[in-house]
Amino acid sequence: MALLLEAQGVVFGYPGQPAVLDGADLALWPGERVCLEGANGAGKSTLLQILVGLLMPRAGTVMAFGRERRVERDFHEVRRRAGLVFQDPDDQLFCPTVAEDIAFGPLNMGRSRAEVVDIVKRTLDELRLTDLSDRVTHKLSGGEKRLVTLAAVLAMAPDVLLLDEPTNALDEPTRERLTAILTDLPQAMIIVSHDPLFRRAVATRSVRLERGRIQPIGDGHRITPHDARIARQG
Ligand SMILES: Nc1ncnc2c1ncn2[C@@H]1O[C@H](COP(=O)(O)OP(=O)(O)OP(=O)(O)O)[C@@H](O)[C@H]1O
Repeated sequence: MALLLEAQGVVFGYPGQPAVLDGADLALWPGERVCLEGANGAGKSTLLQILVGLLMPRAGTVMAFGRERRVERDFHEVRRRAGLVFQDPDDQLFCPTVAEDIAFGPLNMGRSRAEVVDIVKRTLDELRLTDLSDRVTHKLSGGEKRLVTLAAVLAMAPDVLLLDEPTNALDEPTRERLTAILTDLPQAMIIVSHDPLFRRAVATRSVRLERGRIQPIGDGHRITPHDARIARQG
């Protein structure tokens, strides 16, 4: 089974600040939904950004889809195959309408107009968001924006998903809807979440970022091939 993403001993600090990540190890295997928790400011969003090359670590290694990734051009393919859903939907949605926001990614990837019309329709249908298609994006509610952001990322058919606090500001029915959507998706995912109920419903494994390092948590910790390999290495 092929490892999808892995941070190995990642060290990172913002300029002029102490290291926020200090030897962080996190791996994502096919079929996993790994929930990442940790205090505010622990470095969870930072770690997601490092995995897709939006930030470069001071030390350590990032592996993605079978290869080590070091420089910006190594990450072009990673960002195509790993869809990052940002913490703030307003960082990700910038087109006049919902349909245009969802079309943007596939058009940018070179898909034809006809294909994109089909992708937008199918993606909206699958997430039961068809009614929002012609709505003005910046006038959507916070919960609607979150679902549209997920749709915009899924329209690019990523192999893995990285979701940064996807249940933030969602009401109970919308959170349940998102839980059902995510557990039905075939993609492996890393989900940053402060929400214990959501984590319990969605995670196949949970980890915590603390003092710059990743610790396993909860009874739900499932032995992965990665853990088995580490155990074999003693
Ligand atoms: N662009 C930046 N420049 C300087 N410092 C930053 C920057 N982005 C984040 N930080 C700081 O780095 C630390 C880690 O931030 P990060 O957003 O990764 O934490 P987080 O665990 O995702 O937090 P939260 O749960 O509050 O979203 C915080 O102290 C934050 O203030």
